[in-house]
This record gives sequence, C-alpha cells and structure tokens, in this order.
Amino acid sequence: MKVDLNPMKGVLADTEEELRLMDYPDSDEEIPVLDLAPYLEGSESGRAKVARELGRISQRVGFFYVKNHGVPQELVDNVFTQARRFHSLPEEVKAQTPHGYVDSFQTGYVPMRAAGKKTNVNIVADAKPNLLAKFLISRELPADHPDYRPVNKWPENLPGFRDVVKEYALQIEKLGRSFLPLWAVSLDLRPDYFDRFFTTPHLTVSLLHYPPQESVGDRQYGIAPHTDNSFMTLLAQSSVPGLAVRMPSGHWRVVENIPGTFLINTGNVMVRWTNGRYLSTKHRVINSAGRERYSVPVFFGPSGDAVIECVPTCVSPENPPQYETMTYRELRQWYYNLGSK
Ligand SMILES: O=C(O)CCC(=O)C(=O)O
Ligand SMILES: [Fe+2]
Repeated sequence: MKVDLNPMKGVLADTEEELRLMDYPDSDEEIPVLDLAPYLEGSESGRAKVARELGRISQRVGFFYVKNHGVPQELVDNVFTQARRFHSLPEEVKAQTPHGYVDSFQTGYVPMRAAGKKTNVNIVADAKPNLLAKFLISRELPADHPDYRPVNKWPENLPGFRDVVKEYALQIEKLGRSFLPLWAVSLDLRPDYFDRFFTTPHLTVSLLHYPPQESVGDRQYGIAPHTDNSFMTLLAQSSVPGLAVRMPSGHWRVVENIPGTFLINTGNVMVRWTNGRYLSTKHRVINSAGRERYSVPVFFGPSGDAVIECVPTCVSPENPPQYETMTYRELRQWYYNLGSK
C-alpha cells in the first residue's frame, strides 16, 4: 500500500491570500516563553509544572522561547562567529567540503541557489530556490561503536571552527535530552518513556546564511514555508529578523530574537508520536532587513531504528492512530526522497 505521508496535504492551500499572509506577517499573538528554572531545581512538582506548560504550548502554538536553558551565551556567540568565518571564505574553498549524505545524515556546504531542492513537505508550489547558503554537521556514532561510519566533512585552515561547532552540538544534545522527561510527563507517560528511542539520537547543526532580499513576494523566500522533520528543533537567532511563524489564527507573526533564549519548535516526528496532538507549525524566512542574516537551527531526533508509533495516551477507540507506524530512518528517507535503502 502506498501511503501519502505528507502532513501538510490539504492543510494549507497556497492561494494568493495565504501567500500574502506569509509574505506580510500581521499577527501579534504571543509566542510563549518556557522557563526551565523550576524543572532544573530538581523537584517533581517543578518538573510537573514545566511539563504542563510545555504540553499547553505544544498543542496550541508549536513554537516557544526557552529561557534558563543552561547553554553558555559565550558558546552561542562563538558559534555565530564561526558561522560568519565559514561563510566569508571564497566559494572555491567552501566547495572543497561539498554537501552529501551518509545514510540520511547530511554534512557539508550547500551554496546559494542550490538550496531550493523540494522536499515532500514544501507548502508553496513553484517557490523560487531558497536565498540561503548552509553548512551542515551531523552527529556521528562514537568511533568505538560497531556501526561507526564517518559522516562529517570539516573545512581545513579554519582553526577553532571544528571544536566550537562540536562543543555546541554536544551542549544542544544535552539540552534536547533534558526535554525527554518533560515531553513524557506532559503526555502522562513515565518520565523515562522516550529515553530508549534516543540511544544514538540524530542531530544536525545547520549554519545558515541569508543575504538581504531586495523585494518581498513572487514566491521568493530565504527559506520557503515548511515544517521541520525533526522531533524538536532548537534555533539560535541573532538580532537580524526574518523568521515568521503561522499562529493559531492562521495569521503569521515575525519572531523577534529574545537575547539569552533559544526558539524551540516541535516537528513532524512529534506529530506522529502524539497522533496529531502536538503541532508541527509552518514557518518561513524572508530577510528583508537589508543586512546579512545568520541563524543556527539544530534538528534533534531519535535513533534511526526508533519506531515512531503513537504513544498509548494519545490513542483511544474514538481517536484511532492517524499515521502509519514507521522507523525514524524510513521517515527521513521519505523526507529527503532518498528511497528505501
Ligand atoms: O533561519 C531561521 O530562523 C529558521 C531556519 C529553518 O526554519 C530551518 O532551517 O528549518
Ligand atoms: Fe525550519
């Protein structure tokens, strides 16, 4: 049986009116802030309180700021410095670490105008190629793991780059893992419910560079409207705006940067695990700020062989499973049109 996996199908028509709403965000609905402090204090009541709030946000908006997250600001600043250094290199130098896949893990440099490759969750038909360049690094298995395969390509002659990006990936993985008990408790599951699915998690750090865009419209975006295929995405923004998110009303809102926070959104894996209870919210970037824009999303997901089957508290006779059960590897291969291997 051929199953259509596209979670966007029928959800959003790219009518002229929808395009206008995406191009000219006019919503002032609130993007919530989740404070992790009560959770990190270590009490069960603190964890329950934060989990409740997380559950509410994930059903309603699917995007939130997180504060008191524990990642040093100096490291976040440093990763932006490294991103600028990399993207400032001559094209022929960046081309020495070209983009590629190992399994469905990505690494390397995607130049401007090559980044428009369609995925199955593109929302706007015939969008122009995205106006951005990116450099990607994915989590590798430990070198002593029986399935270890080297994934990443690193630029030469950029001292410090590798150490900073690797340290950033480690810190974000730690933060992502610290959310697992919160997600579980928010869904009335045992706190360790998700742990077994994250033995060798997927994590891709994406160093994005958007040039300023001269005009708005005409199906031109920095990154076209989409949803993320992750479990959760942890995004560091700088002071240059450009990201906008579809809010519950259907109007879109520009996402300001709040210094000291990350922006987190739930992705398509979360939709499937929760049988549609938690959202995978549509978002896009248009950099009309007149300056270069850098951002650093990190996509966090479970192990490749994790079976994504809706959790017991999200199904009932009245609410049967809406999504076919599959492994995260299969979901990723579908998403990147890699076919089954
Ligand atoms: O640059 C941003 O702010 C968002 C990037 C994004 O949505 C993505 O890479 O999936
Ligand atoms: Fe995204």
